[in-house]
Amino acid sequence: MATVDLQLPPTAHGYDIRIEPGLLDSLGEMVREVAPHHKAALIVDEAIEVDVGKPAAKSLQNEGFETTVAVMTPTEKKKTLGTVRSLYEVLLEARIERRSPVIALGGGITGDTAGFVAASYLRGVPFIQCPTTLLAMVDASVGGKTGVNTTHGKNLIGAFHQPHRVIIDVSTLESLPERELRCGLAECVKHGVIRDPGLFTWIGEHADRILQLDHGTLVELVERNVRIKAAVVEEDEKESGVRAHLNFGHTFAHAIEAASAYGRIKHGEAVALGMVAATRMAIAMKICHPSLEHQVVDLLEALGLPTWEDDLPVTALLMKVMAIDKKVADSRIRFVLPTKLGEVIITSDPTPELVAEAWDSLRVDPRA
Ligand SMILES: NC(=O)c1ccc[n+]([C@@H]2O[C@H](COP(=O)([O-])OP(=O)(O)OC[C@H]3O[C@@H](n4cnc5c(N)ncnc54)[C@H](O)[C@@H]3O)[C@@H](O)[C@H]2O)c1
Ligand SMILES: O=C(O)C(=O)C[C@@H](O)[C@H](O)[C@H](O)COP(=O)(O)O
Ligand SMILES: [Zn+2]
Repeated sequence: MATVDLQLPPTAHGYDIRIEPGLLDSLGEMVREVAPHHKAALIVDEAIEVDVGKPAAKSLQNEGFETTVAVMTPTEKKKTLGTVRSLYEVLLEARIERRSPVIALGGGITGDTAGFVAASYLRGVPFIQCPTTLLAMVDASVGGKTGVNTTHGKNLIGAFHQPHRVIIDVSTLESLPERELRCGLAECVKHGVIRDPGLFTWIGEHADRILQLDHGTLVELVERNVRIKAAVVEEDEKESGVRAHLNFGHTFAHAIEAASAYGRIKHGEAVALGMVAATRMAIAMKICHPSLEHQVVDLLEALGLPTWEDDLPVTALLMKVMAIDKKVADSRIRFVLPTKLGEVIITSDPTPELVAEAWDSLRVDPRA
């Protein structure tokens, strides 16, 4: 089994991230080790309720947890305080207590929403992440960001609430639609650009094995990404500095998602578009060699991710929504821009004209 330890300062707690196919068979045991109690709440993604949720609930029951199951529909439109409120009701009805673990089983939407429930219910209960999408395995389940969307923007309401353990069973990816698998690869490319040129190259070389769901390759992919994310979170848990590097591409991505009313463009796809726009902006500012654009575009295209989109909301709307980004400081948008493969900086230098140009460039097929 691959294990990554994430260590936090003494006031917070560290935790381990376990990666292996078949790990959910011993879910009950692994939850008991870090959050022993006689009750548990399992919040499960409706897509996997029967095939993964039911055996998971059984495993918890076999380990002595009186288990309450809540099923959620994971869409960005429903990643809201309304859903959080209905989950509180389920937990209250079941008399879930302060020491009862809340377990998220699903993709990033389920994890972010259930995590915010765990952060706020009774002022915070133990939380376990069991991600079942590639995106949640390599990114969303690690690091303690939890929260929900508003019409103003993505993840604007939330809390940092670190999980007690992250349990990654890569065999759950067998039922994941290929489009979702590709979305997860967008966050992997992000990790390569911000920290690890070797990973960037490795992803391109192993794309076929990844898409064929070769277990060994998947474990290596997840472990390499989780190591990068854990190292950044250990350095800056609450995003007062370098953690913002994990937001590369997201200033654009979140604006696309919110301005299009959380419609047809998925988070991973929006991140792919956002990374292209941010890279172009860095090149226009002459802080990065022009060849990086081709490297990023070529890899994203090879992975079947979008690098342009002719049906984006109008630029004026995207710019307006972008101004509500959480990284805004003193009313200035802060961008994460690459300086070379493996390195990024945070800057508020881009002029509105440069930002608008980057948006407009996304409407044009780079191959045309
Ligand atoms: N907290 C963080 O650090 C962090 C990091 C990255 C992304 N996010 C958030 O994560 C969300 C995106 O997560 P996502 O891409 O996992 O999306 P998601 O949760 O919507 O899952 C994608 C789709 O896959 C389905 N699904 C999940 N597991 C499945 C399986 N094993 N088999 C078949 N279908 C399955 C879901 O029902 C859903 O339709 C966004 O809201 C984003 O903001 C959070
Ligand atoms: O963990 C982080 O920090 C990230 O930025 C990871 C991102 O992939 C993720 O989408 C995150 O939710 C974005 O953070 P936000 O604070 O802008 O919501
Ligand atoms: Zn993301």
